[in-house]
Amino acid sequence: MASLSTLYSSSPSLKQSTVKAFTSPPTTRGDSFSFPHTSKPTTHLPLTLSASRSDTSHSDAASAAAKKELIKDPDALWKRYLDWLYQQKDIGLYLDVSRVGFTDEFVVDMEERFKSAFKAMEELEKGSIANPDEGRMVGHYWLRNSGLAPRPGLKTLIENTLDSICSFADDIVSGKIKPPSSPAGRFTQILSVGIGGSALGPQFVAEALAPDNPPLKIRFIDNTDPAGIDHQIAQLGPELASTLVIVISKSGGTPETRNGLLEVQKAFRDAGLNFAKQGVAITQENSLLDNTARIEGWLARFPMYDWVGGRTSVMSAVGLLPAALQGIDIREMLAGAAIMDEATRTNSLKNNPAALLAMCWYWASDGVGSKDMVILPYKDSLLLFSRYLQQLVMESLGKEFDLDGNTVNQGLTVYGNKGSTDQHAYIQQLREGVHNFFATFIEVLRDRPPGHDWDLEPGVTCGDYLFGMLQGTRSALYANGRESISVTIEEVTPRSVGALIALYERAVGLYASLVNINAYHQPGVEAGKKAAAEVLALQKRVLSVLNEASCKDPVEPLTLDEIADRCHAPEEIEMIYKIIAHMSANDRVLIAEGSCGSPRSVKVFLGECNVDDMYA
Ligand SMILES: O=P(O)(O)OC[C@H]1O[C@H](O)[C@H](O)[C@@H](O)[C@@H]1O
Repeated sequence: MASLSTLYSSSPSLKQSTVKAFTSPPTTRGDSFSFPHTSKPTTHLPLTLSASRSDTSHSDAASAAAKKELIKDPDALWKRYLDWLYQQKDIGLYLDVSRVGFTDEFVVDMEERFKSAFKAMEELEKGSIANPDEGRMVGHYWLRNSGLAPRPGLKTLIENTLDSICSFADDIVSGKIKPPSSPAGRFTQILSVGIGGSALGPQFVAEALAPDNPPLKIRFIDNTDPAGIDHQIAQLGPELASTLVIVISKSGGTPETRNGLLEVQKAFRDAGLNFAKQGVAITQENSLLDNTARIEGWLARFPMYDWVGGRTSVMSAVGLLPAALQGIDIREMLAGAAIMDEATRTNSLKNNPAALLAMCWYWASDGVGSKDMVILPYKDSLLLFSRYLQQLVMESLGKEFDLDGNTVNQGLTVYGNKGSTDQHAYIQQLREGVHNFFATFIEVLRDRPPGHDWDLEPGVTCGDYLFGMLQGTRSALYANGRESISVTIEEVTPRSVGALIALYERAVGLYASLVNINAYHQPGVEAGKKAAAEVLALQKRVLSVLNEASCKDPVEPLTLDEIADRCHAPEEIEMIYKIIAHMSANDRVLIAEGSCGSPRSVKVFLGECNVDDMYA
């Protein structure tokens, strides 16, 4: 059967009433046609919505009304599909934006914004300080085309790191490098310790591309949840002895990752194993983690760079080393990304899939994030794509200020899991409920490897159902005025996954320029880290107050008010109550018998005392 790209081999005649095997859309792509039913007064385009929400009430209604106007005529819809269909044949990736209602006028009005977005992106790739708030370059595109790096030293660094990743992974998989005391005589497991961009990329890639029986099976500790950590270590059991622990942290100081490391090192001690012989660090040079790994003599260390953000680090050692250890062809992943990078360098909007995505996002969410982005891959292996995009999109675009210092509270909310599964969960609301989203379908044409398929009923396979559910949902949503984008890949391969990642990295970057924000910093995250540190500091004060009281004879139980007063933090009494409730649930403080139960009257003392002392 011809592949999709063959079907697109030459331009179809739109006059054909029955398309035998339609081929590539009209090559003269400049002839965009005026969309029936969707022409509307240009004064009410969503563009005016980008200034601020308050200016949008009048045009909001008009643009919403315009958006509701559907193309009902099948011929017109088919023509729109063909006219706007983007295809990247080397990858086997197709982008259909025909079910997004942008108008001709809107496209024309966006041209100026795109001109500056393309220019900014060109400068970024040349090494400009594209992250002005942190004074950094943005270089994730150089990871898949080292020739783009603005300095020879960076080119060499990128190439040498890739080579060392490949040779290290080969040595581990072949057993040339083996754990010191493992019955298996080789590494069989990977335990990845990292969070955010130091986890989500490797998790997405593993779920999408790991073979059924990988040379090393990967699992993740991506949180500071002791029960979660215990669960992963318990599942490893004796295989801890053949586990390669990869600790990933660009900053080298993220608390959750540091806690995960300490917990895992304790598990190694308890098992009589030498962690350093099985530990690998992926972090910035001279970070706390890097220095720890160097001083303790860990098995290996791989660099992260300040010009690669966490959410765009999957094509660095962060994603490449775990992938290579699972037998995934990382050079194919890089190749797919490089091809997509080249495809998204063109300044021709209609021939730039990332620009088309950014334009659709802007149209659908009025350039202010007024609608959520629902990601619906109809493929189990792409389940984590939405979680990956949550960080890539929301940590990049969810910003309080624009580049001129205006308060914009920008963003695009991302959610979704997979189809058709989600049709049995929340698609009901998408179909009929509050219209606060636009959908993105990720379609994979290849259902099973050749020769593995069968008809579960005459002429119908399992994959046909999946295909039908996707197309049916897309039609049903559109019939009710709900817009959708469809990204189609022929199959899930390292090359197509690399391309998908690159497509969305570029789309986020272009969209950020359209709405004039810095996509490459994350000030809000620092605020969260600081607040967490303050809670822990208060807890330490509470513990020292309780410690002092519990050393008295007899032990002096304290009320919450007394604790807050002695912590010199009466205004923090609620947090103190929560701290004590959490410690009490973990047997670290005791609530005195007889307390009438209301938070105010709670009498508390440190867990090591016992109640008898209390009433001695
Ligand atoms: O890789 P690390 O330095 O440990 O950072 C892990 C994560 O921490 C923060 O949440 C940042 O906002 C993320 O972008 C980053 O991926």
